[in-house]
Amino acid sequence: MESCLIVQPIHDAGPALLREAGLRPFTPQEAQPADWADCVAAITRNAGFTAQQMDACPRLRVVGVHGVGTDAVDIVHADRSGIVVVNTPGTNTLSVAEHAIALMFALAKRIPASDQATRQGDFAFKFRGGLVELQGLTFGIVGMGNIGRATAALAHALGMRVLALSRRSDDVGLPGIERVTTLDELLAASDVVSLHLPATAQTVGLIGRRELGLMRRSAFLINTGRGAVIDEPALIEALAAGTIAGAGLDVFASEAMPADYPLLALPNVVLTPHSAASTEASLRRMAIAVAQGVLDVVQGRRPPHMVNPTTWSIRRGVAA
Ligand SMILES: NC(=O)c1ccc[n+]([C@@H]2O[C@H](COP(=O)([O-])OP(=O)(O)OC[C@H]3O[C@@H](n4cnc5c(N)ncnc54)[C@H](O)[C@@H]3O)[C@@H](O)[C@H]2O)c1
Ligand SMILES: O=C(O)[C@H](O)COP(=O)(O)O
Repeated sequence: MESCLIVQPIHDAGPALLREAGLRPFTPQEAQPADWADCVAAITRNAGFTAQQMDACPRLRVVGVHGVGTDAVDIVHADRSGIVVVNTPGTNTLSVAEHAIALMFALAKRIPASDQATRQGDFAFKFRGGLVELQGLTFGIVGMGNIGRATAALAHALGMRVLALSRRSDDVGLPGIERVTTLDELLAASDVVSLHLPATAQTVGLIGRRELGLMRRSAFLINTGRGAVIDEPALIEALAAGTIAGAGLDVFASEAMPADYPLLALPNVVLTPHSAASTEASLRRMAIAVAQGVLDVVQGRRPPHMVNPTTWSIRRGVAA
């Protein structure tokens, strides 16, 4: 019986679908030698999938990415090895957009500090100020794909002015969203900057010391895209110096960080462990979609979302 490696835990609905279709799911922790020998598919999450992992499965035909970002998968090696890479865009859009807004609220209303004060009986907390009303403030979005657009709609519904930096290929065209043409313009004009970019050669390090210096001292930076988009040492410096007001981060340069990592000691950050997509509803959708995508390749159907369609066509041509 052919098998499918599940690199990181996913919602039970995914493995159930694989089993029904005759593909035996297994985890690296419980793997038997036969599992590797029979392995035709792998499903991974943010941990990605390396060339070495691909080579450990000699019959591998497909890597399924649970979610959108495929930056941690070695696509070049997959192409060389004839392995198709599928992902599940759209399945976590709403959860991540809500999470970006939640991080904004957590910063503006100082929810973590307020919670701590309340537990300590410090009701004088409210006399010390620092809470922010958001309606009427400007929300700037970088990356107007599925999640950027959904976040824009939520910010607009809150009565915020919404600016978007988008590529020509992303026709913003959403009611109430103003398009800006440069990142500098967006950074200078926004009270909240929300990043929704993939990690690519063009976006890694995009928000560095210079860009942070363009932001308002009162501004919050939110990142639910990929950690590598921000120069993290420069961000830590800006937060420590108070040249921006705060940051809400779900993604980091390295996940996880050591306990003494300076970011973790800053009072003006709200951090979540790459969990923006981890609602029950989103986990279920991602697991079902990735299992289905993997089965499509194994059973010879065209999957709806592929990172390397040429490899799929070549493989299909060979098989036909
Ligand atoms: N934190 C999480 O759990 C989580 C969950 C889902 C997605 N993500 C990350 O968020 C990213 C966005 O997800 P999505 O579903 O919106 O993907 P998407 O592909 O729909 O959107 C990405 C957008 O970024 C734009 N873009 C890319 N490079 C750009 C650049 N240099 N300048 C301006 N715009 C640029 C693209 O044109 C596209 O519109 C993913 O690639 C992934 O890395 C993180
Ligand atoms: O790119 C994505 O969709 C997210 O990073 C989701 O990651 P996860 O599958 O580990 O939740």
